[in-house]
Amino acid sequence: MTKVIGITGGIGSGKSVVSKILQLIGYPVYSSDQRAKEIMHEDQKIIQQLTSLFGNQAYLNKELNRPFIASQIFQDDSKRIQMNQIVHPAVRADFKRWTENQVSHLVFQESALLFETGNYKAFDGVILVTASEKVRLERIKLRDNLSEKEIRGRFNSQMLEEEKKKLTPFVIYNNGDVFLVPQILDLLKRI
Ligand SMILES: CC(C)(COP(=O)(O)OP(=O)(O)OC[C@H]1O[C@@H](n2cnc3c(N)ncnc32)[C@H](O)[C@@H]1O)[C@@H](O)C(=O)NCCC(=O)NCCS
Ligand SMILES: Nc1ncnc2c1ncn2[C@@H]1O[C@H](COP(=O)(O)OP(=O)(O)OP(=O)(O)O)[C@@H](O)[C@H]1O
Repeated sequence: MTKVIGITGGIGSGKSVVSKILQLIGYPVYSSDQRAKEIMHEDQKIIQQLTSLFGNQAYLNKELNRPFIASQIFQDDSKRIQMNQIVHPAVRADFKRWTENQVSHLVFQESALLFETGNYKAFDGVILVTASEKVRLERIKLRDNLSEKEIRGRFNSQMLEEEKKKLTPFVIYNNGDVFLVPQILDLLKRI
């Protein structure tokens, strides 16, 4: 029976870095962000729904207009909720199909929103990657060249780290002052 573990955490916490380390060790990791984007480019029904939600600016030359959509959903909860209702069920179904095709006894799904959506209940365990808001703010400024206001818009659309810590015993501290690999290897023994 395949064990399915979630990897979650706030924007800039280091989910992708932890996921890459797990992949290097040899475990399959499903990236929700990446697959959500592929689905939003492939699924005609979703393209049509997003276009009616956001207007023709949702796609430019058939490419998802990510900065425009981000400007819409991170400053407007109702638009974000409506977008989530369109995209998340498709990602959930896609992840289920992906899991059925895996041979590993242990697989992972990386997703920023496992606690926010309640999806964490469907997993055998959830790893929370956590870092302070200050550290995450600096990382996202550097990585995505976003303003502090834009980044805080993303913070405000996610659960507080302190709340997430109450929902799982498996936490990786990633402020940069504690090595990641020993924490990951220790978790793999416990999970
Ligand atoms: C708004 C979009 C177009 C911005 O794309 P962009 O390439 O700039 O950012 P990316 O997709 O890498 O997301 C960066 C981070 O933003 C955060 N984030 C993204 N979507 C959401 C959301 N709906 N709610 C809260 N946080 C979110 C996550 O921490 C994510 O890791 C994109 O994030 C998106 O389509 N989001 C809605 C679909 C979704 O919820 N995806 C998350 C995985 S299912
Ligand atoms: N321990 C670390 N030391 C230095 N830089 C780090 C560390 N962890 C993550 N980073 C950097 O911080 C940025 C955010 O990390 P990462 O993309 O893994 O976060 P994430 O949780 O996947 O974010 P998102 O929610 O946007 O997908 C990246 O540029 C990454 O290289």
